[in-house]
Amino acid sequence: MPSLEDELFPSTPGKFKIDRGHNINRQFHRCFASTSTMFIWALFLIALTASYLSFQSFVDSGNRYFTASWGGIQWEKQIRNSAKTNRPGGMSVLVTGAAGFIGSHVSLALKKRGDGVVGLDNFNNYYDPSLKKARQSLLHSQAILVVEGDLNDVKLMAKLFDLVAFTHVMHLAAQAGVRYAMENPSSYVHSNIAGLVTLLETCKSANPQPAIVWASSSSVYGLNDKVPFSELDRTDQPASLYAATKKAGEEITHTYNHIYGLAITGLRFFTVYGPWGRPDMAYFSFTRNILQGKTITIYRGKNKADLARDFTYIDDIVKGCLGSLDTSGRSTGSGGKKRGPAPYRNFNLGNTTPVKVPTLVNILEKHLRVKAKRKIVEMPGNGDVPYTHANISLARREFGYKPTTDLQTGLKKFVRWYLSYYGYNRKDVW
Ligand SMILES: O=C(O)[C@H]1O[C@H](OP(=O)(O)OP(=O)(O)OC[C@H]2O[C@@H](n3ccc(=O)[nH]c3=O)[C@H](O)[C@@H]2O)[C@H](O)[C@@H](O)[C@H]1O
Repeated sequence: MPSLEDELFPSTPGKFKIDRGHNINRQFHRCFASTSTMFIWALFLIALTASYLSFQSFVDSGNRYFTASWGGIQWEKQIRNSAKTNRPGGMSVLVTGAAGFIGSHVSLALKKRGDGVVGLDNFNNYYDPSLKKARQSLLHSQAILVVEGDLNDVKLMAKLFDLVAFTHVMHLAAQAGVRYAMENPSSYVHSNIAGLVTLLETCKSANPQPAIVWASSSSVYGLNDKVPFSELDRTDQPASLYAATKKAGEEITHTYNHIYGLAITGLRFFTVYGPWGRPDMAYFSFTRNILQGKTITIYRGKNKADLARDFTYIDDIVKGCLGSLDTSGRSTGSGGKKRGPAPYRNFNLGNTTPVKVPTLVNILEKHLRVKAKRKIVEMPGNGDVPYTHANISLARREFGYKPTTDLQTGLKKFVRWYLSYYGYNRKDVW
């Protein structure tokens, strides 16, 4: 086995081996033999120390710059103003993922009814960040501040709770997308697991503790084939890493409810669509490709069975989110100590009418007045499930959840938004 010295000074096979110890000693004596050489060495050391110190101060100022992007007196004032309620008994809600699709809609609805809202979003580039910035501007026009920061930034999270006694957290920030999980698995762990835990740690220590409503997913039903999906059905067979992180989120939130008395509600959203939606989702990318004359790929299941989804319109989801916040109950702990049991709930929020994917394309063709170029392929084994269908009786009983928008109507509204947002002249399309 080579010695440490051999590793540090590897010998070259076939070459003459020097006596290192002897040689180094001789060099040392030669170097420090005269005072002038020692003086030069001292100067060298001083220069080295000075450059190290200036490098440190550069690094420090870099850090200050980083934190300054969310700090300062002015910023704190904006946070407090944004969190102010405007109705008796109003809530102060921290909405994570506020520049996202569902987050922006929920934030606007809360503000509209007089609740205080502070948004948080990391503006990552999973899809076009300019769409997120446009949603942020929309929220800003309604006096809602969206802080640019990551859930995993412990200091930022603590600061937000120092500034505002949030009554509720609407946690919608997540790495979404079922199929992208095969491309970038760690992004799911970063946001859906680590970020969730950081948020829960912050909430558990807050005084008062907020109640938490968060985005789980219909994908937790995975390979379950008992339809419609009820909250009592098994959720231990996820078909994708995305689904697995959402299922893990349900277990993680349960432990925080159990140990710290946090009131927790998980919402299993069923394929949410609508204006200001997510460009990675099928209805959105189909629209873009149909308008650009590009071929769309439609997946098909076993035995040539069409895939179907319980597509749910955004306004119905917003009502479900607000209903959940209103009935969330209170967290019982404070400063990390549980004082009694707190509510722990999970609800399906779907539309209850599954529609086949080719039918979705027919509806888009009708609204866009453009024929789609279709390519039908076997569903790749990438985490997709063939069918989703929500049983919503629990949410109906708890807070009167009742979806009212069918896919025809919802897609019409989406297409209208899409054309105006991306600057299509209707004449270009029709
Ligand atoms: O309910 C959820 O919990 C999830 O809903 C959504 O997932 P999905 O239901 O998979 O929606 P989406 O991608 O629009 O695909 C719709 C259909 O089109 C099919 N599909 C898709 C792409 C394509 O190119 N072709 C195709 O046929 C595809 O096979 C599927 O049958 C959210 O993205 C996810 O973040 C999560 O919230």
